[in-house]
Amino acid sequence: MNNQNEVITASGLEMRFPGCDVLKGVEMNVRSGSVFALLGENGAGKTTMIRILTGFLKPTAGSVRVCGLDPIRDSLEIRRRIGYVSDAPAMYDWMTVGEIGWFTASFYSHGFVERYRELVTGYEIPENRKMKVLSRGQRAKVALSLALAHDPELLILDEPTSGLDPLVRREFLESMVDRASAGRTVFLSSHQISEVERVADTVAIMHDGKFHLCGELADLKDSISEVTINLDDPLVSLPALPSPAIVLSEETEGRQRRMIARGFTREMQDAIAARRGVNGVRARAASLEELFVACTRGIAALRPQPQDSQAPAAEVSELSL
Ligand SMILES: Nc1ncnc2c1ncn2[C@@H]1O[C@H](COP(=O)(O)OP(=O)(O)OP(=O)(O)O)[C@@H](O)[C@H]1O
Repeated sequence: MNNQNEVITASGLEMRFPGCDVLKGVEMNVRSGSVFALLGENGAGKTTMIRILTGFLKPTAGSVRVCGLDPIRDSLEIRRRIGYVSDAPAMYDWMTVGEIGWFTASFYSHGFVERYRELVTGYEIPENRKMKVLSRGQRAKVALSLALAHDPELLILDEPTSGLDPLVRREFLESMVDRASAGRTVFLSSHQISEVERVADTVAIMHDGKFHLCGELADLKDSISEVTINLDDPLVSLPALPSPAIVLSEETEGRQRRMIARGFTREMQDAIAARRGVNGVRARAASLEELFVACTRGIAALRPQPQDSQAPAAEVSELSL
């Protein structure tokens, strides 16, 4: 059932290429009026996901709805209603900046050209300049202007800030937050964790074809801690965390054991601190970068927790908030 507050819904989404299973059952709901950031390492499947949402790629299995429409069957209507900037926008190089605006306007309703001209002027790009002579950053700005000029209800951006200088980057990201406050939805993929942390309210971390963590950024940050335990001896064994707490990643370096854990409480901290061989326990909220590392690199380093037979390591990779 499609919830009216959800601009994108995906269920059991799979994408298999010959010799490469990219998506292995993705579940996703993107709320209207949010800035949703998809994070993942190179090759995680972010562009593949975006190509499915925009109707350029048919998934192998599963269902997906964008603005209540089917991206394959209703691809024209979806492209009219959303704005999309790919990670390598293809544009007609023989046209000028102004001409490409006029050309694109023919697909949209009245007012497109005026808004487009305002945007490129704001970015200080001369309208009579040929596309082929623009710098990478200027091309990115033209692509953004084309995607924004019809004020789409959903803006989908693949690596939106690559090629933009720091000032423009900052203004652009702030404008995404403003769009969300005005009830528009922004879905973006990124490697720039610090930027995502500043603008996104919902984050999904993709790894091995699935979303390992997906939720409101504030909730993720509240529920996930970095815990540092000082030990007398690196071999001191500690009990598994009681359910529903779960360790996302753990490492021991010298006499210090460090873990990223979900649902770690003050009581757990006190119980560990009281154990023989433990010299102190510190816990603090984990940063988004630490969450990202725990979900991508750290999962491989996850140790099995012998006393918690209900939560074997393999299940940790299915986390969803
Ligand atoms: N048409 C295709 N045929 C075969 N494999 C493909 C195809 N398209 C993508 N892939 C593979 O799917 C995987 C995911 O690619 P994708 O471009 O979605 O990753 P990404 O997360 O966007 O990466 P990056 O951050 O580097 O842009 C890669 O291993 C890629 O080689």
